[in-house]
Amino acid sequence: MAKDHPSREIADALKESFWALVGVALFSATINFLMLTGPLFMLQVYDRVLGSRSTSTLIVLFGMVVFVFITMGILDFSRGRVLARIGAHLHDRLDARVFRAVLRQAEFPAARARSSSAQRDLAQIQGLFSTPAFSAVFDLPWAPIYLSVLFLFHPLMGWLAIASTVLILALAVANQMLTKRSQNEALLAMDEAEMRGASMRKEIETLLGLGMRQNMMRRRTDANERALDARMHASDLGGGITAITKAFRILLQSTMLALGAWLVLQNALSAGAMIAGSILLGRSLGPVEQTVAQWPQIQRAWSARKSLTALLTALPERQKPMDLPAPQARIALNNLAVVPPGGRVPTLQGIRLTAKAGDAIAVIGPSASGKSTLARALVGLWAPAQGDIRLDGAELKQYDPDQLGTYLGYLPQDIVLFDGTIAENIARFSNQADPQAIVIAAQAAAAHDLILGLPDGYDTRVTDGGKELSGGQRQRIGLARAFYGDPIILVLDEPNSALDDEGIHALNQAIATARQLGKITFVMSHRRSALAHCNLVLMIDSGHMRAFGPRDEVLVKLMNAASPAVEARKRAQA
Ligand SMILES: Nc1ncnc2c1ncn2[C@@H]1O[C@H](COP(=O)(O)OP(=O)(O)OP(=O)(O)O)[C@@H](O)[C@H]1O
Repeated sequence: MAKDHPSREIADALKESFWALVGVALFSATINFLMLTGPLFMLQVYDRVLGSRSTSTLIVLFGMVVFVFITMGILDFSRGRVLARIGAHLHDRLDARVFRAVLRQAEFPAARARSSSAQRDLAQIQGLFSTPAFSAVFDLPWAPIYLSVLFLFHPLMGWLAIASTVLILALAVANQMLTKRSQNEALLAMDEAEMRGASMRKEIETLLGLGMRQNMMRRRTDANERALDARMHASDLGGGITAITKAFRILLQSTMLALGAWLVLQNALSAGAMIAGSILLGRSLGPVEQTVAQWPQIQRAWSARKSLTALLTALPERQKPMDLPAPQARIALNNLAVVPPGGRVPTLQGIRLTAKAGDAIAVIGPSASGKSTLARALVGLWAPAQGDIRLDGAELKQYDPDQLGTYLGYLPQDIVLFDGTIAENIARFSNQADPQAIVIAAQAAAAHDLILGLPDGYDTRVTDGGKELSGGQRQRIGLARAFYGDPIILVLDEPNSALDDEGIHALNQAIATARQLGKITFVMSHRRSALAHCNLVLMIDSGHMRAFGPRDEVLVKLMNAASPAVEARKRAQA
């Protein structure tokens, strides 16, 4: 298989800020050039002002220094602002794309269980632009220029500065190597603790009801303690090396002063150059030190870039298919086999059927026979591993997924309502929701009266996935949501699992209405009551199609097939 080329989307988004980055580099060049003012001023004061004892020279020089430093301050401030905006632009350009990739990743059940770090990664890259770390990177190329000036003063001073830079870099590398593993361990354990905490908050009722709180607390605390231990380890090691670096740096500056003084005694240097040399050493080590201090952040942003690139490469933007005309209610499943995402074994295979406007198909079968798998395949969530599903002649993948969703009405087995009003939920949060269409959907789902009976009717707010409603209420509102927008195919996965007699009657009414309106309805169910208004039955068992056809024929066939087995069991019991 051809190897995917790594996504260039981050680099391309950054390229849009090319001229801003050039501006930052020019600002940095000017700032660093102006930084030479301090040592030069020192040199002039010692060698010129003190020698000539001229107050007016001092005043002129000082005036120039004040002007230069104010200019430098303004440039530095502007550079920070430009960099922050480059970061914000990058975030803005990639945010929606990254979130689409996160959502696609969540289509894989295994990935859904993990918390996605992609948005944190993007924020990490953006954050890098607003920290001193990024400015330090621009300042870094200037260190050799400061070093050259030191060489001009005296070669020994230049060599001492080079040795100092190498030593500081060596300490930084040692710090990095010693702490990297612990830092990674800490991050992983923190993620785990966070995930465990979040699932505990979400499922608090189960925890309390089953007396599991202490046990689950222990699991979360374990992960937290591991994170803390790893962080402490990294901080002990890193702290030690940072302290050594700091002491070493102060010692180096004094060493440079001592070297300068010795050179003055040898008549090889002026007193001004001695002081200026010490300041220049500080200046040349500054960006190196700052880069080293910010290194963890630079590194985090670098690995964030790597994992974001991996995500964007693995989940490229889907090409929008050509718009097809709205389909007619006609569906065909041709030798369909489905493998759950990330799985290897088909959980459904050899399904062949066709259905037309007004058909209602009851999909029956024991637990784990593949009914929900079929529901997911029918709404395009799980792609066929073999065969295909054709809606009005076109494979589901030939439709734009967002557009396809409007032709379909899906009632998943676990119904979740989103934060908002009941009306917004039924209208699928469309910003052009038509109140009349909402009421029509609710009436078709026989949920209108139920909704009117809620405290604020259609304006009743739900939070927490709709848990403030009863299971049956949620199911009927979910059904109204499936009916919204006049879909042509309805896929109702266990729509009656939480319904009472009145609810079941309402559901059957809804199926009858759907048939009259010319829709195709699939009803996955364990309960016989769901068969009442279906004209077709599909029986599946262990992922295989056992029977399909007109309801009464299939039921008779199933009863006949079951009776010899029943007789045999009766005989055995006798
Ligand atoms: N996300 C998944 N990844 C891997 N296997 C899965 C996944 N979802 C379901 N399965 C497997 O597919 C098989 C069929 O499951 P499915 O949920 O389709 O059955 P079902 O008939 O709807 O069951 P029930 O009536 O209990 O809801 C089961 O063996 C199940 O373990």
